[in-house]
Amino acid sequence: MKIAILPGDGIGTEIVAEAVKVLKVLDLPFEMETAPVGGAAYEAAGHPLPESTLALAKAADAVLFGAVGDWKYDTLERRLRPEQAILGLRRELGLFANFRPAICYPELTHASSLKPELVAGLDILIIRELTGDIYFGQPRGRRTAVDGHFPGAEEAFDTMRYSRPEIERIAHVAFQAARKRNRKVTSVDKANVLETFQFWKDVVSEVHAQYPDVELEHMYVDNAAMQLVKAPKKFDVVVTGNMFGDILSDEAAMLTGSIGMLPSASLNAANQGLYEPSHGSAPDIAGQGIANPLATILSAAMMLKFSLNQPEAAARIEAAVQSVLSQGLRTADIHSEGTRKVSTREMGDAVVAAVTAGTTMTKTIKG
Ligand SMILES: NC(=O)C1=CN([C@@H]2O[C@H](COP(=O)(O)OP(=O)(O)OC[C@H]3O[C@@H](n4cnc5c(N)ncnc54)[C@H](O)[C@@H]3O)[C@@H](O)[C@H]2O)C=CC1
Ligand SMILES: CC(C)CC(=O)C(=O)O
Ligand SMILES: [Mg+2]
Repeated sequence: MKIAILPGDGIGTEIVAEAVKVLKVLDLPFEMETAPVGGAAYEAAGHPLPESTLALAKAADAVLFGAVGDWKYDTLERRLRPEQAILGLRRELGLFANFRPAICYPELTHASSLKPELVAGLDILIIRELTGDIYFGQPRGRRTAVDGHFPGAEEAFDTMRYSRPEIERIAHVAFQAARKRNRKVTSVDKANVLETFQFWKDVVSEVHAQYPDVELEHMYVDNAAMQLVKAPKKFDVVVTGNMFGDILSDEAAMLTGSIGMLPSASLNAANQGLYEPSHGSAPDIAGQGIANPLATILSAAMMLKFSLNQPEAAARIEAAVQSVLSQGLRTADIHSEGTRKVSTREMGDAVVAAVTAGTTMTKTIKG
């Protein structure tokens, strides 16, 4: 099993180091190879996604990714910015289906941004389309406006677009995931304003005809943002486009206690996957040894389950995470009175110890 390890920038290196430690104690025949990506690769090779890094990712059975980016690159031309590395990997590997499970562990109901009773038992799955929408649509650029409110003024534009096959395939992913869960899909759109998302809604409804056993509801994204904090447990699977999914998943992270708790899997049609925490490189806390590594460790568990066919090993990691939380260990982002504040490394060490000791799983990522 070949795993490409791409730590990236900022806390990326800190959290991936902990996940690699956990993978190593599983005693499975992994071949892990590390390569630079993002700002680190720009510094080393003049490009955020060097050919050699892309080739390594393509040849691997799975990619474990940290995060990329730093404010210091904001003035670089767009094609050289660190974020282009993750966008490029998603495009080049065809990783169109992004799974972001938001699970509130029983020990973290008080760390959530919502009242404990609103999040106790929360287990929802956001499925974000990852290679289309306004993040990839062409044309884009800057020009002189020929119409609009200020003809003759400098303007910038991006293109929001989705094709029928792109919507169909992500809709199938969502309905199939719902079949392994509670058989309810909420498709989030902005069909009242955007043609792209009226089309999205129409196509999702058509695909739904093949899944009569799954309930489908449509919801506008502004309402979805509100319902997520009002009654999050009413959702099961949420399927949406690239930009809405990006935003709603950060919001959902706070229901679980922290963005440092939200793992992700990005899959292509061949089930090859890239696994990364849902957060970024967190330049504000990088280098301090305080980042929460659990989202990355849980992403490694998703990798074992979805791409490497090692469900038992994945369950061992999930059980170990549950165990360290019930031991009262907390990084700063999820720390509260009565629990023990630990560093990134101490949290990783505790997960390693729990994996080694073997604990009983109580919570698993489904779908
Ligand atoms: N997939 C990727 O590589 C992503 C990269 N980015 C990039 O990351 C950089 C920073 O972006 P931000 O908007 O600040 O988002 P961010 O997700 O890096 O950070 C947002 C806030 O969450 C905190 N945070 C994030 N991860 C944490 C963790 N594991 N433990 C504890 N606290 C954590 C940060 O300290 C910060 O206060 C930018 O360059 C952005 O483009 C952002 C999102 C995803
Ligand atoms: C470069 C961004 C699209 C990354 C991001 O915010 C995400 O994937 O959540
Ligand atoms: Mg994001």
